[in-house]
Amino acid sequence: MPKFAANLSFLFAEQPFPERFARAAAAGFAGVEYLFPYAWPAAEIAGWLRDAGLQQVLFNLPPGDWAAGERGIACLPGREKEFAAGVEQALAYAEALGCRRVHCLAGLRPAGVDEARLTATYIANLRHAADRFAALGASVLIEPINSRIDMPGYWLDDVGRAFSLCAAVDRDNVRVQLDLYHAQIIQGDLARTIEANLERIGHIQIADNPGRHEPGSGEINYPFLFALLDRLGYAGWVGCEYQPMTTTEAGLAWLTK
Ligand SMILES: O=C(O)C(=O)[C@@H](O)CO
Ligand SMILES: [Mg+2]
Repeated sequence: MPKFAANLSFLFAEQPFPERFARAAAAGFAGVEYLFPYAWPAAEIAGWLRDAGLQQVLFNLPPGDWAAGERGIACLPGREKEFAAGVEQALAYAEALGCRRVHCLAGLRPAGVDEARLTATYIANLRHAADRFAALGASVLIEPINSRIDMPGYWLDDVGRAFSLCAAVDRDNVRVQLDLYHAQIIQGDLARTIEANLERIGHIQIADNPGRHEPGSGEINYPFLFALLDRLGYAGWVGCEYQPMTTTEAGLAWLTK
């Protein structure tokens, strides 16, 4: 079986954030990920990780004004200075937390800006982030997210384009974060997509479809895909980014099966 990380923005959400670390460790997870660390001092989070014996696997770069509906700024012309400042903030957290992967949200498609300009801005910002994180030996990940159900208007909403943008950025430490829930909604054909692009996949996330609940609650054949990842020698993490149907612990039966 692959290595599973608990996404603390989704799992153990019955508890206040600081308490989720110990709950994840008690449930058998060795690693954790979550959307954003910035509301807490890095030293405090490092303490929660240390006390629980957990590895910090992933978090996101600052996304712009999340509360106002922004979902990243990497493709947005005119926001480059803010993007670069966010990279520096995330670098400090990654260093303090020993984290070697960050996800860079692309942003929502702005009205009236042509596609070539969005693509050029995105590639330039990603190169900047990749070069800064290379000093830490860390990877910058890009994730195709479905714009039909979960993130209407999201610019990077195509799996094939994520892999071709990853190639166009042309940095060894830029990889695709393949969230199999989003990929299933966007296009399906999950096994072939993994097999054809394995060397560009830096992280995997899971949830079943429909509903974004536990593996086994929907149409995706996760036992088949986990066996495929083992057979292909995938050495990365698999982040559990799903909404438990009842409680987190009750929903973890799929992990022990
Ligand atoms: O929504 C997802 O899927 C994610 O992985 C998030 O990091 C995007 O905000
Ligand atoms: Mg995801």
